[in-house]
Amino acid sequence: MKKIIIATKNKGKAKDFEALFNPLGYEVLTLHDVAEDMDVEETGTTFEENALLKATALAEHLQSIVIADDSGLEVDALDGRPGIYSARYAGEEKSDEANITKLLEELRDTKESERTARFVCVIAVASPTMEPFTVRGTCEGAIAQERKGNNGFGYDPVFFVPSENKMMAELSAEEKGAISHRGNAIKQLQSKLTALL
Ligand SMILES: O=c1[nH]c(=O)c2ncn([C@@H]3O[C@H](COP(=O)(O)OP(=O)(O)OP(=O)(O)O)[C@@H](O)[C@H]3O)c2[nH]1
Ligand SMILES: [Mg+2]
Repeated sequence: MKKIIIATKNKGKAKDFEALFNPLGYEVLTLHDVAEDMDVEETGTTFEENALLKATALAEHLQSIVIADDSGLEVDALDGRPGIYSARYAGEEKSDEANITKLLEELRDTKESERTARFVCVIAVASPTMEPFTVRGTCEGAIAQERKGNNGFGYDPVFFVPSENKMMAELSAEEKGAISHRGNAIKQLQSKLTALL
C-alpha cells in the first residue's frame, strides 16, 4: 500500500484520516510512526500558519512529502473562540473532557438559537521539492447542552450536525468523513493528490 505521512500526534485525527485515505489506497503514518520525538510549537496566529509550520518542519526532517492538519472549533457566541486554541482551551494538558466542560460552562447562559459554531480544518502539504500550500474545509453546526455519542474525539460529543440530526460523536468514522471539515478539506486535496503522491 502507498503511504501518506501526517504530522500529527492526535490519535483521533489519525483515525479520521485513516477512514478517508484507506479507501483511496493509502496507509496513514503519523509522528508516532516516523518521528516520535518531534514537537513543533504552534506559534502561528491562523490555522494556515500552524498547519504550514507542522508540515514544513516534518517534510524538512524526513526529506519527504508530508501533510499536516491544524483544526479547531469556532463558536459564534464566543467571537470565534476557542479557534486555533481548541486543543489547549482548558489547559496545556490538552484534555478533550476538560475542554468540553469549559465550553459548556461558558455557554451556560447562551440560548439554543445562538449556539451556532463550525469546525475548521486546514491541511497543509509540504515537500522538499515544491512550494507548500493549504486547503481549508469547514462544517457548520451548533453546540448542544449535553454530551452524546462515543465516536470521534475532541468536541464531537457536543457538536450537533443539523444535516444528520445527530451529534458528530454519534456518526461512524465514514459518516463523519462524508460531512466533516476534515473530509471537506481532503476532498479539495484529492484532485491534487494523484499528481503529488
Ligand atoms: O470534536 C472535534 N472533532 C474534530 O474533528 C476536530 N478537529 C479538531 N478539533 C479540535 O481542535 C483541536 C485541534 O488542534 P490541533 O490542530 O493543534 O491538533 P492537536 O494539537 O490535537 O494535534 P496535532 O495535529 O497538532 O499534533 C483538537 O484537539 C480538537 O480540540 C476537533 N474536535
Ligand atoms: Mg496541536
